[in-house]
Amino acid sequence: MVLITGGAGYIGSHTASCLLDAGHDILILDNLSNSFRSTIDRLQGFAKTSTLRFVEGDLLDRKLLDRLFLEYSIKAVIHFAGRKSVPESMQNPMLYYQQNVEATLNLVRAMGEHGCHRMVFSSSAAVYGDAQAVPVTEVCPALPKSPYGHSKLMVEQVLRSIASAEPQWCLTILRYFNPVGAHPSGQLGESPRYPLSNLFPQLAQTIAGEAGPFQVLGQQYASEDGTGVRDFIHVQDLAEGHLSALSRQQPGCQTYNLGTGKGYTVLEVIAAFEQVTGQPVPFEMAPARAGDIGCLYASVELSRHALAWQAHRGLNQMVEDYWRWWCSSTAYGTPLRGCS
Ligand SMILES: NC(=O)c1ccc[n+]([C@@H]2O[C@H](COP(=O)([O-])OP(=O)(O)OC[C@H]3O[C@@H](n4cnc5c(N)ncnc54)[C@H](O)[C@@H]3O)[C@@H](O)[C@H]2O)c1
Ligand SMILES: O=c1ccn([C@@H]2O[C@H](COP(=O)(O)OP(=O)(O)O[C@H]3O[C@H](CO)[C@@H](O)[C@H](O)[C@H]3O)[C@@H](O)[C@H]2O)c(=O)[nH]1
Repeated sequence: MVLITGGAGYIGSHTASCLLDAGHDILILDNLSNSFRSTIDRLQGFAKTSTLRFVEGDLLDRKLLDRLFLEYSIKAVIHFAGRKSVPESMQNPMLYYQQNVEATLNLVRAMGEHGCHRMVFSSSAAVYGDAQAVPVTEVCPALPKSPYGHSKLMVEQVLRSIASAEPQWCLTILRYFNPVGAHPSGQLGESPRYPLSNLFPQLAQTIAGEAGPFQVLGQQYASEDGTGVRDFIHVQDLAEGHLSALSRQQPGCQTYNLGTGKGYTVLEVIAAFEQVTGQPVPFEMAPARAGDIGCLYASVELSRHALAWQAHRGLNQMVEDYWRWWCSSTAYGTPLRGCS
């Protein structure tokens, strides 16, 4: 059985569906702080030949972790649970050290004590900060600009240190670039409780008439049009990357970028939304966001070779699947105005 922490969340639920499709039995631990029980119900539809168990609980609860490892035969853990907003971490750094670092220490302690030594960890491109060169490789210096990025790097360092001291550990660190999109079936997507400040949901809100003009945050970056550059990756490609990573784990601790290797500016993403939705996006220029990185996209050579995996869905597919989910989703209330 594979334990998936944060499996009711955005990336966790897509990965859970891939694991179920591939015949893995899974146990999801999630405190539903940023997700809903209805996602678990929908995931049950993917459990054809495999089983899905769900426990509502918190990684900060050490007794609960002990109980889970005693009760279930957990062979490996995919650890998604945590907080993920760069701007929120600038306002409340301690929340990030508690939810991302302390919670992971609890989990790793329980794993070690109960003889489970395999983990795939959700890290982030945010660990790179303003990379000296792009595409950024896994050996480039990690110089995070936000407490969120620091919290991810701290966990990475703990995992590397444990693996070098204790040879029984098989640890995989996946540095995600910018996950977007939704499951093509329309069954899964991003359904957060906290408001999202990311590019895709902000654009969708503007197009749906739920917010004013979209704000382009920063125009002085070193890109063709001066706006920020990111490596957007379809969440389904990302989920498939976890399956490859899990099946190719080795002793020690390995770190891989999961991206497409291609960067798009904010203005290019606006154009893709206009093309896919057929609606204009009113936007205005605004100051850069504190803690924001300028231009970042991944070198994907290492993950392609070592994981035998690569992303193959393009930007328009990401926008199409995201927009379909957005328009049908009731997680944000009733279906939104302006969707076509
Ligand atoms: N979405 C992104 O843009 C992105 C990019 C890079 C890395 N990541 C990382 O990937 C992971 C998953 O991201 P996501 O987008 O699916 O986020 P998400 O918020 O949708 O999912 C996280 C899940 O973890 C649960 N959770 C949070 N704290 C918990 C705790 N203490 N105990 C138990 N459950 C808890 C939440 O309820 C939620 O269901 C995070 O670690 C995030 O930092 C995300
Ligand atoms: O209203 C908005 C929101 C975003 N942006 C820009 O869009 C780009 C992408 O921003 P966003 O979608 O917020 O992503 P990131 O700040 O790159 O952070 C995301 O991507 C990281 C990995 O790169 C993850 O670790 C984080 O969890 C996740 O929030 C940046 O240039 C932003 O300045 C705007 O111009 N206007």
